Amino acid sequence: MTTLLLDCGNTRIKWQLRAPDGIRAAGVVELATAEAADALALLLDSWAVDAVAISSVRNKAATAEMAEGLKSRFSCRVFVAEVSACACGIENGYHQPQRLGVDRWMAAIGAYKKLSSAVVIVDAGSAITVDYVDARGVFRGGYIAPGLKLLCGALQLGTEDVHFSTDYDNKEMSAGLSTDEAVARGLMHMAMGYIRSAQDEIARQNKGDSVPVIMTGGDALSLLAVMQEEHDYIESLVLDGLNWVFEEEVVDEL
Ligand SMILES: Nc1ncnc2c1ncn2[C@@H]1O[C@H](COP(=O)(O)OP(=O)(O)O)[C@@H](O)[C@H]1O
Ligand SMILES: CC(C)(COP(=O)(O)O)[C@@H](O)C(=O)NCCC(=O)O
Ligand SMILES: [K+]
Repeated sequence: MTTLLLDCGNTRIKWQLRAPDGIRAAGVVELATAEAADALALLLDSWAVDAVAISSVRNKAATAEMAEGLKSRFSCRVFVAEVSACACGIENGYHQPQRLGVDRWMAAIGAYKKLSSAVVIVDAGSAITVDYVDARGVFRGGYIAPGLKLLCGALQLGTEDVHFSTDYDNKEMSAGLSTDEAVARGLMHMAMGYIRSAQDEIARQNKGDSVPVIMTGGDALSLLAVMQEEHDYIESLVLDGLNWVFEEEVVDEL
C-alpha cells in the first residue's frame, strides 16, 4: 500500500509518499492554502496513492478543503489525524488534550517510538515548540514561542530604524558589527537561549537527569549549526508519528 503523508504547518506542507519498502518520494510545498492540494496533486501525478494521512495545524475549513481536494484527486481514504488522550502507547498529559497542536502530538509519538525513553522534542517551525515526553511515555507538556521568521517580522513591524536583510542563515555568533549581523545573531541567540532554558527546566522535572533532544522543523539545521550540543535531527518526525497513528487507527480497515 502506498500512503501519502502530509504535515501541514503554518508556513509549509511537508509530504512523503511511503510504500512498504520505503519512501518513494518526498517534498515541500511552500504555501499552506487550498491551492497547495492542487500543487501537490500535480507533483504526484505519476504516482498511485492508496491512502492519504494528514496532520494539519491550519484551521478546520482549510484542512477540510485540502482533505476533500485530495480525496477527489486520488479517490481514496483520506485520514485526518486528531489529538487524543492516548495513542500508540503514548499518554497525553495536557489539561485539555484536544487543545494540543496535532503536529506536537505527532512529533511526540514519532520521538517516543524512536527512543523508547524520555525525550525532548524541539520543532523549529513557524513557532518553536519544546516538548517533553517522560520515560513512561507520558506527554508532560512543553513551550511555544515565535519562530525565527516570526521574530524577524515582529522586529520589522515594531521598529522604524532597524533595517536588515532577512537572510539570517549564518554560523557566526560573535557580537554583530552591522544591523544585519546584529539582528541575525540576536535572533539565533534568542532561540538558542530559549531552547536551552526550557531543556534545563525539563531536566529538573526529570529528577535532574538531562533528557535527549530530537530536533525537527525548517530552522532546526540552522540552529544546530550554531549550537554546541549535538542533538539528533529528524526532518520527518511529524510524518513518522503520523505514520504510526495511521497504522494504528486506519490500516486494518483498508
Ligand atoms: N525555504 C523556506 N521557506 C520557508 N521557510 C523556511 C525556508 N527555509 C527555512 N525556513 C524557516 O522554516 C520555518 C518553517 O518551518 P516549517 O517546519 O516548515 O514550519 P511549519 O511546520 O510551521 O510550516 C520558517 O518560519 C522559516 O523560519
Ligand atoms: C504551536 C503551533 C502553532 C506550532 O505550529 P507550527 O509552528 O508547526 O506551524 C501548533 O502546534 C498549534 O497551533 N498548537 C495549538 C496550541 C497548543 O499546542 O497548545
Ligand atoms: K511543524
